[in-house]
Amino acid sequence: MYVELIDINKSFGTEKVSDHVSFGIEKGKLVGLLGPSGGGKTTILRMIAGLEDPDSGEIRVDGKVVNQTPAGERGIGFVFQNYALFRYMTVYENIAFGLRVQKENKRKIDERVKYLIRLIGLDGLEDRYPAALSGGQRQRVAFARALAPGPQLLLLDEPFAAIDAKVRKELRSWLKEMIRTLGITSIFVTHDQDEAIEVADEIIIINQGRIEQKGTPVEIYKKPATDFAATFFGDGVWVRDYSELRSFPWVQGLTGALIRPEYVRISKKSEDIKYQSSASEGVVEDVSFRGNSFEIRVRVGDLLLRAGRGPDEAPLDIKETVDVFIYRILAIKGREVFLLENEVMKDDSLII
Ligand SMILES: Nc1ncnc2c1ncn2[C@@H]1O[C@H](COP(=O)(O)OP(=O)(O)OP(=O)(O)O)[C@@H](O)[C@H]1O
Repeated sequence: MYVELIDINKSFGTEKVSDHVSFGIEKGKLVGLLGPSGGGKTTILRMIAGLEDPDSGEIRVDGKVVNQTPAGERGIGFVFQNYALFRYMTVYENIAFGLRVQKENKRKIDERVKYLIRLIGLDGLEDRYPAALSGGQRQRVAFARALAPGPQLLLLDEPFAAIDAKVRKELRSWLKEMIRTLGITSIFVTHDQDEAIEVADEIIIINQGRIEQKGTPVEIYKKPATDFAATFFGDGVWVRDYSELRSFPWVQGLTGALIRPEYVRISKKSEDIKYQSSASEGVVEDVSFRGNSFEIRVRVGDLLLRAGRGPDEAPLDIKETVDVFIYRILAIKGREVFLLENEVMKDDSLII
């Protein structure tokens, strides 16, 4: 593992912001720390950077314990959400700043800065001041400035937060591509799950100072490890009582269940579908077009479920009575999560 946190604890006053945090990150990976505001993500980043000290536990970078290494000597690049560029310095000077501090020779600095300006696609803008750049361009400069001294690890704290939605999307794919090309191990903080899914090779979900789960976006979505990971990550309707849904085993002591839209199959009464006999009757309450699919809200008894439907399937009308078949549910018992499959799918003899 290139970066390792081993049993890190940290409190501010009586508030515990890192609670036995341990994880490892492989070299070259781009990892997202995802969680609600105040969950402790930034504090973890700051401890790795050396801007904050853990109360206990060990931080290792490239096999070396860095707890006692000052921030400036850890060889780590940092990008903040608010660019943090020097306003009175040009693009060129901003990028050169770290190298000048390191007292690199002038020719080397010039080569490196020009290379980085080309890399971030800002050729011709080297003499501009930050005020004359767009938000996206400023963030590219912040990125180049962090990369200039050649760090082996890059930390990004909500790097896209201050940028408007459209540019943010472009900047995300740009950053992902850039980090891939450079092969630099990177950790970024976000509270936006779409961003984490789109950008990260792996996601670490953090809540109330604890790690809830670490895995690829698909792993976390398909197999959430805790109740928090299940409800925080991905879509779904939370139900306390699923007894109205047919053919599901009843489990004692459940807290509730989560029904993801793709677990729900809606069909018109005129359509002939597999497992129809185990479908429940529902009424369509809302249909909204989502660009490449429809989102359907359908009521089954007391439950208001969500499902998707392809644009080429027969359209559904509001108030239409339909068949609703549910393949599986994510059952939650305390912090534990498990998949319950519809029983009719296990036993084909039940299919009529
Ligand atoms: N220097 C500090 N002194 C006191 N409390 C702090 C300090 N830094 C952070 N905190 C508190 O620690 C908790 C975790 O903060 P942190 O910034 O790590 O969370 P976060 O998950 O990054 O949240 P956000 O997305 O809002 O930045 C918060 O309650 C915050 O108020």
